Amino acid sequence: MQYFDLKQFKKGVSLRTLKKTLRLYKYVRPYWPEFSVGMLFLFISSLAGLAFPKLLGELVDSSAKGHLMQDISRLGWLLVGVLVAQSVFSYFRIVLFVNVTEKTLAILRQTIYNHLIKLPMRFFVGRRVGELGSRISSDISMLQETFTTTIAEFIRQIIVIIGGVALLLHTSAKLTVFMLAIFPVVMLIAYFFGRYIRKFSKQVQTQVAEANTIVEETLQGILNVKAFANEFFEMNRYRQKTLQAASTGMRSGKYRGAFSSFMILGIFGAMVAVIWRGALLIATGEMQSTGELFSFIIYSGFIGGSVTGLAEVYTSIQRSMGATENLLEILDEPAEPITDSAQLSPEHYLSGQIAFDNVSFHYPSREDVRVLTDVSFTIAADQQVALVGPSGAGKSTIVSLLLRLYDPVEGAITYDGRDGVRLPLSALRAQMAVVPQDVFLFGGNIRENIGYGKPGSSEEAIIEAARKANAWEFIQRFPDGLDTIVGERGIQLSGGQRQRIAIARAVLRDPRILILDEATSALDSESERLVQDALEKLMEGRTSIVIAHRLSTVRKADKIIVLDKGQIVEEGTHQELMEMHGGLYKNLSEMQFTH
Ligand SMILES: Nc1ncnc2c1ncn2[C@@H]1O[C@H](COP(=O)(O)OP(=O)(O)OP(=O)(O)O)[C@@H](O)[C@H]1O
Repeated sequence: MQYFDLKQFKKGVSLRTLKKTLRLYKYVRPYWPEFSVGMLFLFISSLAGLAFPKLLGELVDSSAKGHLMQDISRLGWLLVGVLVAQSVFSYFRIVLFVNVTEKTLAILRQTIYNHLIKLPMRFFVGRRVGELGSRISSDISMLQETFTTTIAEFIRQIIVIIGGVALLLHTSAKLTVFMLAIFPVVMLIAYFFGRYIRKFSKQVQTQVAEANTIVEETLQGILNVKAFANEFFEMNRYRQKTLQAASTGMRSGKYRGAFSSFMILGIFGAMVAVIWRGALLIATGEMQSTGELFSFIIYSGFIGGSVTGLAEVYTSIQRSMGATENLLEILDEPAEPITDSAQLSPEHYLSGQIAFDNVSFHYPSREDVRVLTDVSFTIAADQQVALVGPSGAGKSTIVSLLLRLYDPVEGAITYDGRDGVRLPLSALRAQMAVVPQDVFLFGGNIRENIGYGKPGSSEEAIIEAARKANAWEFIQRFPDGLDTIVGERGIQLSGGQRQRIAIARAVLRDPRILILDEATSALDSESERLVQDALEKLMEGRTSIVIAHRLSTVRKADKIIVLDKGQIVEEGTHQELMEMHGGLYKNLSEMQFTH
């Protein structure tokens, strides 16, 4: 998927994009009654607005023709009445439209997020997630503007143009024809001019988004920026991006300025021509009164304003179509078939037996690089298996395949003899737990972070899990206990503490299959002992697969699988592998112990 396509943008409002955009209609449909009433109000207030110049013209005439004071007051009050009606209807129209928009956008936001979170891993790798997030939110605000203002403006302007022209024709067909002969030309030029300008605004948007990505990424990874003393490097990168956006913006500003001058000259020039012509018509008696010319001019002004407004509305509609298209593209990405894992049916219970059957794999983003070749192994239920091998051998990839974050390109992975592809994804993942290398803690408190293993767990269950994970002791020492805020906004836990929180999460989940990615960074020996002890308890009575970086920790494993360059090169217990002369495992382990 290409998330942003400039070429697409240049095409403008085509029938195809319009059709696509109409798919959004389904999100507005539930609020159709409110929307219709809003529309009705919009009609009424726009029509009331149209009556305004006519009444003004009559008011001008009535004084000129020496009407009675009473008549003049009647007209004056009528005008006030029209104004009041217009403002009341406008108020309710806006309130209704905003209500519909807010409700629609909430649903749309949820739909997109619900879909996004279900997308497969391959969607997220190779994409800057920060950029994705900010683009989605800016696309949605674009739609917000469209629903609340743009659509209403569009309709109001159309009413003003059609109604205004009809009224003008009624006053003086000759003058109207004269005016209309000038206007379409101006409109047409404005249309093409506007289209050209839009190219720039999209470019600016993209460049600003790129600059924002730098901010987001560097703030998220501020530790790295500081550790590498790269502040100046980042400042420079950001400066370049913002300057680039500014220079495109300024270039676009020149065109926009020219556009606006053109509109002033075009529209007001046309108006001067009309007044000129109108004055001549009055002189020859073809037009009745100054009042008529007066309202004619105001109508022409209204129409002129609406024509200019229409060009703006057009830009805005086009932009929101681009936004809609981007959003729909996300919705069109096929999601993983994820169901609520809380409802696990007994037929999907796993005993924990796993087999890789001639599995070959390459990542979707790098089809030319084969990461696993013909990998076959079996793991019996409740066995403890260690994956070892040099960096880049494919250990983490095996784990990703086990979790079905990706599917094998060739071969199959079976769980209890059943092909993983046939098992419901959520049922499979619900019975696994991962204790990762870099433990990610959410911004909430410790309770929430442990509870993530099994949402809805009781306080007792969480405490029990923390105890088993050897974490309760340090949690208790915090003044706020389980309520201690951790992660970005809270206290920073040590590596060993984070690991134990992750273990507690896994204990709570009580999975059939446990996956441990051993931390590469060495913990101090006390932490190490606590973590190791907790892990051993956790591994009991379930299938466990450990990605081992330190070979000292895998001696007790039932089976050690040694990988190299995506292939299994050795397999056996520690004892068996140590007896293989010139074997990779023996080599690796001798290297580690002599250092
Ligand atoms: N998302 C990805 N897209 C493309 N290639 C990837 C991706 N993840 C890993 N690779 C590549 O796949 C190969 C195996 O990587 P993997 O992470 O499985 O190795 P590993 O044995 O776990 O290494 P380490 O011990 O360093 O974690 C590497 O060459 C790596 O560059």
